[in-house]
Amino acid sequence: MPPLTDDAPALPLDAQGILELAARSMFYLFSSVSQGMFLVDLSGRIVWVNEGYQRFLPDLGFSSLDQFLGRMVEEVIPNTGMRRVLETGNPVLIDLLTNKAGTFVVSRIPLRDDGGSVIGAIGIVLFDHPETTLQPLISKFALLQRDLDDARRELASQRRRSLVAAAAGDGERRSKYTFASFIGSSPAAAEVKRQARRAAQSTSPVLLLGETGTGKELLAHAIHAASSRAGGPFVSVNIAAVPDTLLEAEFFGVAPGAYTGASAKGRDGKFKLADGGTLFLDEIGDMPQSLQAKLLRALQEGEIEPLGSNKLVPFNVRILAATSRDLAAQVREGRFREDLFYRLHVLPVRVPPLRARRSDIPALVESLGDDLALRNGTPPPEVLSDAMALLAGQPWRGNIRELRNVIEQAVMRSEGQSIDAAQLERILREAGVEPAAPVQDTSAVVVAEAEDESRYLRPLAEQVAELERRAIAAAMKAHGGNKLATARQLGISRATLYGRLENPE
Ligand SMILES: Nc1ncnc2c1ncn2[C@@H]1O[C@H](COP(=O)(O)OP(=O)(O)OP(=O)(O)O)[C@@H](O)[C@H]1O
Repeated sequence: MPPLTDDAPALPLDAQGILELAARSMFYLFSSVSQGMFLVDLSGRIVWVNEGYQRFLPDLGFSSLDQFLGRMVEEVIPNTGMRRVLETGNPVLIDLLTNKAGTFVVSRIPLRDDGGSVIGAIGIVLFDHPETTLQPLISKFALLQRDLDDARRELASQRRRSLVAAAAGDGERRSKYTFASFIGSSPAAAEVKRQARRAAQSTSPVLLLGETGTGKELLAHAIHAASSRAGGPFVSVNIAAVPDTLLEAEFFGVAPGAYTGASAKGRDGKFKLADGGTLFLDEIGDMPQSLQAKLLRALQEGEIEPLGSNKLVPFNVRILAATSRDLAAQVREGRFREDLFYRLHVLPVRVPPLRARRSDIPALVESLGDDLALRNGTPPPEVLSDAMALLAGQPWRGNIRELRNVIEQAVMRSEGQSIDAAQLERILREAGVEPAAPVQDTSAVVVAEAEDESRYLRPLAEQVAELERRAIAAAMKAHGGNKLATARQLGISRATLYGRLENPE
């Protein structure tokens, strides 16, 4: 340590002086390391902006500092929390702020006079682009936000359902979607709805196959609602969400006093709760092997054995199952029982990914926007044509759930009602996705959809029947419903055409 000399700079000796020095040093430190700072007075008016902050002004919609200074903070910085700091005098040391200029990590600190009264506040942008500087934290935040949104939606729809059920004097286990809720008129969407409608008429098990977020659960509800069991309960179990050790009790129930700690009254399992209705087994590919054997036995015998009882109880339940895994591959790898697979695979319904039905994107976007508007009590967003083209071009790995998330974020960030492509590109990049090229004309995409090869991975007879149906429908349309002309064009007899029209299978 260098020796102190008389002319070495000295600390002030009084407490006030030290405090002032510390405050000044902190201020200069923040001013130089942060991305930007500004001050508001007690009324919330912007009174000072440092040089760093000025580069955010164009993204906030200002071309000069003069336009920004003197305005109320919430008028010029959407979603700011400065007002609350002024009102409560409590600092916010770290927060995430999202608005049209992007997402930022910010601090808000009240300024007090000598008597301790709040006289203004200082806003500090600690980091911009936190998605790169704070990547792990932001990913976790995005995940939590998604879960929270899902939970909120679920809660809201549960509330709606119980209100409807209460009004009808009914139980709560009802389906919440019908086929009308499944938005889409692309060939792939029409085909999956046709298959699902047909499944609703049958009593056999249905296996819904498709990537995550494609609408398998929605279709399970719709199948139940259109089936002869619609008056009965619709009960679902998400197998991936229940710990393996609890699944058996969840499925089959627990007999009264079955084990120490078990309730004296016992507990009904989902099979019992679904009696007379439909049991939806979501994420069936995640079922542990030991339970696969028990489920198979129950399905074969039509009876279940509640935990801790040695009595078999008959059940009357229709099974729908879904998975986003490749169940056939799991069978080949010995991870899923082949006999259970065939028992469930009676009526497979393949739910197409969104990228195989891009022409449905405009309708989906409109419906998701209406949904949001209803929830937030705002007018529906207007998705500009460049934004729609960008949405139509994305591969949507998370399918409709991911699409909804992007729309929600765009709505949250935009000040007006419209959503443009630049905004969406920013949101996609922040989520770690490099935006794919836009697709201007979604009607051209219908042709590309037909080329999606996964469509061909199903029984040939089914595909031939589908092609026949489409050819007949197109020719009938072209000839204004004239059957003779249709039959001629297709090179079939009129009797054959009548036969096909009456019995399209
Ligand atoms: N065709 C559609 N029209 C409107 N909304 C849809 C459509 N398909 C799915 N959704 C919505 O997208 C979300 C995801 O759908 P759902 O939960 O049914 O998918 P999933 O295939 O069961 O997903 P996971 O495999 O992850 O459980 C839901 O909020 C659902 O309402």
